[in-house]
Amino acid sequence: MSAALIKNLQAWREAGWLRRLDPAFAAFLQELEPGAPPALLLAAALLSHLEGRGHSCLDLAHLLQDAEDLLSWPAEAMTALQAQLAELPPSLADWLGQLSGSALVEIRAEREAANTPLVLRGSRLYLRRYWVYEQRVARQVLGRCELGAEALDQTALRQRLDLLFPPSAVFDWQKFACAVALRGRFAVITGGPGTGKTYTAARLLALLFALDRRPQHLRVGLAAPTGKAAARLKQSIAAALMDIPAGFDCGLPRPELAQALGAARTLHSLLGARPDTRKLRADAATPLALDVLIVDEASMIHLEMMAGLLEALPPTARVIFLGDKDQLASVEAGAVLGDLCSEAQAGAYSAETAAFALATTGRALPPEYQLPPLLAPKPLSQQTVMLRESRRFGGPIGQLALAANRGDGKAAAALLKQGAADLLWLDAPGPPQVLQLAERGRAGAPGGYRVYLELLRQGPATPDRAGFEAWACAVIQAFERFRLLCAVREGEWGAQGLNAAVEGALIQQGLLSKNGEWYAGRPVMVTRNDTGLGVFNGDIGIVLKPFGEGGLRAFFLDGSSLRSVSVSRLADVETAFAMTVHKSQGSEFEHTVLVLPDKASHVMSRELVYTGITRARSAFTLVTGWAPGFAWALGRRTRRASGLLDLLGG
Ligand SMILES: Nc1ncnc2c1ncn2[C@@H]1O[C@H](COP(=O)(O)OP(=O)(O)OP(=O)(O)O)[C@@H](O)[C@H]1O
Repeated sequence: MSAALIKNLQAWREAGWLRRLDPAFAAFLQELEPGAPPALLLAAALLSHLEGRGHSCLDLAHLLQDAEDLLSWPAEAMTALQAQLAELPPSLADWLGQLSGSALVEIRAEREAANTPLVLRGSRLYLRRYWVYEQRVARQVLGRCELGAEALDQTALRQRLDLLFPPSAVFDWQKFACAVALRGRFAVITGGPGTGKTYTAARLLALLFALDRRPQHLRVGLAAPTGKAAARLKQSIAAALMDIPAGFDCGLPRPELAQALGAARTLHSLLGARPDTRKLRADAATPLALDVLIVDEASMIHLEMMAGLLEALPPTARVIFLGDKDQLASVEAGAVLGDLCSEAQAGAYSAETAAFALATTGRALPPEYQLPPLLAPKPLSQQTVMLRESRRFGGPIGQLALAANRGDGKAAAALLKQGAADLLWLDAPGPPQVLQLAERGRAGAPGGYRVYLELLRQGPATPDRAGFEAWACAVIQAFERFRLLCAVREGEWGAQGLNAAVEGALIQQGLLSKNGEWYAGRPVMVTRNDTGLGVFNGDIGIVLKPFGEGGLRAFFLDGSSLRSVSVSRLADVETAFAMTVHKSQGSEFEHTVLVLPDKASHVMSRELVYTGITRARSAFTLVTGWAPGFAWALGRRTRRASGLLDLLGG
């Protein structure tokens, strides 16, 4: 029966329902244990498949109760799976019994050094690696939360907080977030776009310097998962620091303070990730030389990275995560920020936290955010604050983002169709409509790639290096104002198909000329970190002929600083007229076009649509090849299986 099962798994791979790795993993386990029960082999293949879709584990109870909900496979695949399941034990207890009897599965020992490939906890089956990461993250988070309040002079803190956040009639969540981050070694500040996460982090930094006895020695790091997000964090923090009232004594002169923060780095570069190994240069034995670390865009941090990051921080260091819990999780396994923020909306604060809020902010925490007296407060929830008021996103895009985040497809569609210039719903029978939009944009909204291509054609205003650099910056900035985002990667509605089609259309219009893979004006996105070259996954640049001699180079803009890399050295890049929503995280564009395909796909979800919408600064266009797809996507929440929530609940 096992041989027949492996054969079936291979057929499912050929049909495109599984990856090559998935049946190979099941076959490998069968080689290790020829008598392994078929239920175990099927579970292993599905576990491997789900890991590729971002789950940390396979919940066998979910599989047996509602496989369709778990997998969202096409009908034909579901029929095949159900037929296979019908040949296996019907009850969860039997599955657990069979799996527990295998030497491939560890069920009890808490030892991380055991070497079974699989770990079973309750009804959750893990690849060992992910089980270990969850344990590490939970241990670190709880340990850091429980370090608790150091000797904090609440009166001194209150005085300073009042200077930074003038007393207001309502409870000030930003002020509270600063106080919470100051009382512990771990804090999460979550909130939608423009709710003032960076503004709060900058004031928190000012407070940390102000309250430190030796501010000149305070070692602060800024980091984010991508280069672009890191550059944006640095810029926003620098701007927000300038905004701090001149009378506030930060302990250091402002320019020195900005200098003390140094550059913002990608997490990969901060931790010393290397392409050929999973091992990070920074770890518990060689920790980061930091007292404070602020990490932005935390929704993009995957489980493995989070485990590595927390372990590389000295136990005494303070870490503050900023991010939007409702955005898409990382491409890799885990939904760590979502798990960390499970009670952020509700608050779930203890009486002790409420007393702390009153003492430090001067306002009582609204009672609806406090936990009823008989319930046990979770330590992590006491160190988590959600910012609730958007300062930038009041208009139609903000309303659309809120409706999408609630899953209200009707209200969201009505906003898109109401005729405001900022928003547009475009039904497209095929990609040609998208190509027209990509070239010319639309009335009432900035962009269309014609704008940057015309700048490209005009060339520098003056024939010197300064003229070239100003022009290169202007070309990149014009490109960055507009972007096509796709839900899927493959197919004519996906990023790959649209990239080729947009490129072809721009060539046909005489806006681009191409002879070979590399050409002036090609926008490229880096797909793999290369610390040697100084390029990181997600960096976007434009290929240009450099000033003076030499072949084509890709130019990247970090804030206001321009850097370039010879195209001959760039191995891992993709054309970037269209990119997936996943890859767009951490970026914003004046006009964002979200392209939904002409049929359902398991990647379409509320989080994907919300993330796409919140990439738009001033205009948003939805293009859909299948009109019901928008509401369908908003009705689907991404639920990634993980045991982290349970582990953090203690
Ligand atoms: N308390 C405040 N008073 C006045 N302006 C504020 C306040 N908080 C935030 N802002 C302003 O609102 C805007 C958005 O703030 P900020 O960039 O910090 O939000 P964010 O949550 O970090 O946004 P993003 O999601 O883009 O990272 C900024 O212009 C900031 O200066």
